[in-house]
Amino acid sequence: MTANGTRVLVLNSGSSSVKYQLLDMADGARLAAGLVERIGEQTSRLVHTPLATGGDKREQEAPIADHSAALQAVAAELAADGLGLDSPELAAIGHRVVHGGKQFTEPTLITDEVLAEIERLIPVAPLHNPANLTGIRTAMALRPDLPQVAVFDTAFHTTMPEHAARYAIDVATADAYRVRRYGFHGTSHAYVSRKTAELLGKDPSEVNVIVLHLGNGASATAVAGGRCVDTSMGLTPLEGLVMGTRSGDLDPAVIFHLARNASMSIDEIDSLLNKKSGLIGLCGDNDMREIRRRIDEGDERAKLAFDIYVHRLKKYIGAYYAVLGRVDAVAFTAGVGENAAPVREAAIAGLEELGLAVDAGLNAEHSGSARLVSPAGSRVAVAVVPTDEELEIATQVYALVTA
Ligand SMILES: Nc1ncnc2c1ncn2[C@@H]1O[C@H](COP(=O)(O)OP(=O)(O)O)[C@@H](O)[C@H]1O
Ligand SMILES: CC(=O)OP(=O)(O)O
Ligand SMILES: [Mg+2]
Repeated sequence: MTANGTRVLVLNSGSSSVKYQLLDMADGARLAAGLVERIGEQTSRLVHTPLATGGDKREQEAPIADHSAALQAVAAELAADGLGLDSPELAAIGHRVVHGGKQFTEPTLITDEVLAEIERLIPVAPLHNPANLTGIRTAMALRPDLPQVAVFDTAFHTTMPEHAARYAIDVATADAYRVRRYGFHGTSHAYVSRKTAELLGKDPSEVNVIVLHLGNGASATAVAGGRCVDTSMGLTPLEGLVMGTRSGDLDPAVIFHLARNASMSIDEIDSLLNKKSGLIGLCGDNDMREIRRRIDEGDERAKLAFDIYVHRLKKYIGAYYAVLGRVDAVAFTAGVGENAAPVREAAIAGLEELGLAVDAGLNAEHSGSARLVSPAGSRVAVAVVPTDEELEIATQVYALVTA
């Protein structure tokens, strides 16, 4: 494929937000970045940072009805900086697509068949894939001539062995309805596990890493020699760790119990577990900064929510330690993992017998770059490794369109 320009626009459409970055792959420069949040509500907000011009952040607060309107607003902001979507410098648009099923193992040029496949996966990613599709279709309408590339959250996890990917349910039913564990945040897990190997001065093929991606959504992955061997999210991004608004693991019988005894519909239970559970369900806040502030003021509910969050995290560290057999590093990433020192400290506390410890001084430092927070000479490294899904997506997209 031939690309004319060297710039890649990356769109990360979430259920109610769009994050975007425009990068120049000739030198890796970030030209613009931004976020549209609360799409579909009266209180939508767009924050645009024009990095190329060094100008001030621009904020707009006005209702944005859907992901299509959001992308039009983003295009207008970029155009105002002379970086519009009509630019001949643009080589491609990269889209984060959350669910790619089993079939998409690589970045993929979007065709009608690919769109149909992403659509076919909506039942297993109802919060994410429709938003991704709207983003793609709007971008295609704005630049029909440009390669549009999908980078799937599930791709990195397609190496999971069958014994980790299958649920222990009737095989015929599972296969008929594609019920299996797919895993998500794969772009981040791939990037962070590679950066962790770099930090240790080793080749990724030599290193076993447990990656803890703790954002609003959160997942843990066991990476052996650069390949995913297990991950905490499953059929959908609901399984596993306690998240901002999602419950993570629970006894599936909770669902039958609520359906039978609380007269809740399946849709109501879906919304309960995805949107009103996790930290927000436990204490009314899903932002770890607010939870820490409340704990400092002696708030018991916030403390319990924090303890439940950390307990689940610790269980996964232990589980993946056992899955990997030998662990070289535990890497914390994403909003909570990169910024919440108390979460790292509490999750690692008491694991000295596993060779894991956190140095209080190193852990309390703030820095935007990858670093170790374990004491010198630790058997297993504990690392803080900032994720960069947009850069990783842009790199994969540019490699595809210039191949
Ligand atoms: N300084 C901080 N201290 C503690 N937690 C933080 C801090 N900054 C961000 N967070 C947490 O990170 C979360 C967002 O993480 P992020 O990776 O941006 O999530 P997502 O990509 O899923 O929207 C916030 O909800 C908040 O809990
Ligand atoms: C898959 C997933 O949970 O994504 P996010 O963290 O962006 O919600
Ligand atoms: Mg994220």
